[in-house]
Amino acid sequence: MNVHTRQPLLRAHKVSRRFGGLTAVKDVSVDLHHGEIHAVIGTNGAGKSTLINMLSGEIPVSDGRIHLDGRDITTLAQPSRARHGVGRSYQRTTIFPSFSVLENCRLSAQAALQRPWAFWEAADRCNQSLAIAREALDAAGLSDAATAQAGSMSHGKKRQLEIAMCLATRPRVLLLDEPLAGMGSEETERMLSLLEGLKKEHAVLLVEHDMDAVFRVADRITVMVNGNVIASGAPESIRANPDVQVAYLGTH
Ligand SMILES: Nc1ncnc2c1ncn2[C@@H]1O[C@H](COP(=O)(O)OP(=O)(O)OP(=O)(O)O)[C@@H](O)[C@H]1O
Repeated sequence: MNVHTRQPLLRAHKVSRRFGGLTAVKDVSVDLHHGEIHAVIGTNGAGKSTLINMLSGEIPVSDGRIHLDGRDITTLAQPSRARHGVGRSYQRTTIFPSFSVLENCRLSAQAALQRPWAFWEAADRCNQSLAIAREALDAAGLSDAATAQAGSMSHGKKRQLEIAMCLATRPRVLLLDEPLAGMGSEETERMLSLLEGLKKEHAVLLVEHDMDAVFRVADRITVMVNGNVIASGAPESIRANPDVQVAYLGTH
């Protein structure tokens, strides 16, 4: 059992999001702690991506507050949140296929370091972003593929590259949207051990449909149905929760 004495790194308190008449997310609270993977699971359309989009700042909340390290970031836009250490990966592929793996990472690092007004820093920033990119590739297990053309890699390696690109922005919080989608079993294993390693240095939110994987790596699981949280807790308690079994896990 995890007993948290420290405040969460990222905290969403009763966040809601309405799209016209539809409430996609309603009064959802989640805490992300350094050293933990917090998985958010739920059926299609439950509101998981909308929740991630609110945490990353891509869309504003309709209600509720979001705190990073105790500071209220609810009204900060995505680029600003990224600079404060909130990183995310996407369901869709965001890489430049004709560039090398290292170059893709370097561009992410450079964008995160960007201070357009400080033109005198340009050369220094270039060296710095290259060093950060190499570190990120190393952390994502892609050092050997640095010179490969990104578009020619397997689906699994491309997903690893997306994580590396996110790491190159030097986040403290990682918001990962379905990192296992479309992966074979070997690729899944590689990604799961990568996630286990990443949680040592980050607070991780994992939205994922692969239940076996979720129950293996998550320290905490929040279950959403129709925009609402129906349960949140340690994996054992979620597996045993009758409401979750009826609403979501089915025969599990
Ligand atoms: N920009 C939008 N405008 C209108 N409705 C939206 C918008 N984004 C999401 N929705 C609706 O909000 C609800 C939640 O969608 P969301 O994508 O967050 O679910 P999800 O749990 O991530 O689903 P999936 O597992 O299929 O990715 C859905 O009914 C969806 O149609």
